[in-house]
Amino acid sequence: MGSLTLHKLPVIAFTEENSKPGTETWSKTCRQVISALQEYGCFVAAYDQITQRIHTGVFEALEELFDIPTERKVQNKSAKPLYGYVGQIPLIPLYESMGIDNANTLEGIQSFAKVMWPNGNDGFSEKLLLYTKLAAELEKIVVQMVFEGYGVGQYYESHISSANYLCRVMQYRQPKMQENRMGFVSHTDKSFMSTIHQNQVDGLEIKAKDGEWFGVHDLSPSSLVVMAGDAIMAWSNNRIRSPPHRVTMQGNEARYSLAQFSFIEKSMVQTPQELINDDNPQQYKPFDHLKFLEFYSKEENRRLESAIRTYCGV
Ligand SMILES: O=C(O)CCC(=O)C(=O)O
Ligand SMILES: [Fe+2]
Repeated sequence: MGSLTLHKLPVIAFTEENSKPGTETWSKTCRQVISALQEYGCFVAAYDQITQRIHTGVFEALEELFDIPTERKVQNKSAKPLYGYVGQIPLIPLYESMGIDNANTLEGIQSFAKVMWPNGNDGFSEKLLLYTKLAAELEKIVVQMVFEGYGVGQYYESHISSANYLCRVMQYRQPKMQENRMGFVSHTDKSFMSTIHQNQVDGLEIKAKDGEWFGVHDLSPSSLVVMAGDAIMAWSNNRIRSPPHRVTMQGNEARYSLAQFSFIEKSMVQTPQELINDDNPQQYKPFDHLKFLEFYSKEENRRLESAIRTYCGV
């Protein structure tokens, strides 16, 4: 399609050593994280805690889940906006997904599993939880690096204790002959941060600052794409960008992925005063993250150029 492959996401390794705050390798990783989030709004984390066994287990669990009849899958509902089942949408015919609230806890996964399998499904819950807990841990490491890197580490603990994790599990079915390969339309995430993990089928594409779209490839079983959402963009006073991204199916198999989103549910999202000055005047008013999601969930707000700017931009 004539696209030049000028762009490639940075790959950052997360090991036991560089994940410990205060060490030299930690500070170095911190700088890499901030530079990637400022440039691309995302990067590939090579996270050795996600083993081949965890990776295989989680996708076995997803295949079993998506095999359930649609009548049952649509029972995945939530009082929160955009937390439940999405599928059977003519505009995105390949796409189907469900949301697991409190995804990094056994209770969260079990209450989701109970709707899908009335007697529960311990195998499913165990396989999923191994992954979701680690994805949340990685998100926390990255968020701490961002806070410390911007010199506002004092706000990290209260921030992270307000975070909740929604894991959306997704299936993109294989396109039929001649069918459009579009899996999901361009959007920015409404989360604070997202961590994305996929089976062996590529499809994620990112829009770079220069407007060029490029694909994310060469992901290993322990790779996650860590992506900034609109909330961290606002928090950082536009230092970090939340990148437009979409899914275009590659290959001829179903693609499965998990996008785990952090939402700040127990306090307001607010730019630290330290990140506001004459050169960087305040760009966003403090906002309630779930109310922002509710705003975005309304049909008339879905196609705004920047929902966050319209919602709470100064
Ligand atoms: O499936 C993917 O890789 C990305 C999905 C996504 O962008 C989303 O759910 O927000
Ligand atoms: Fe997304």
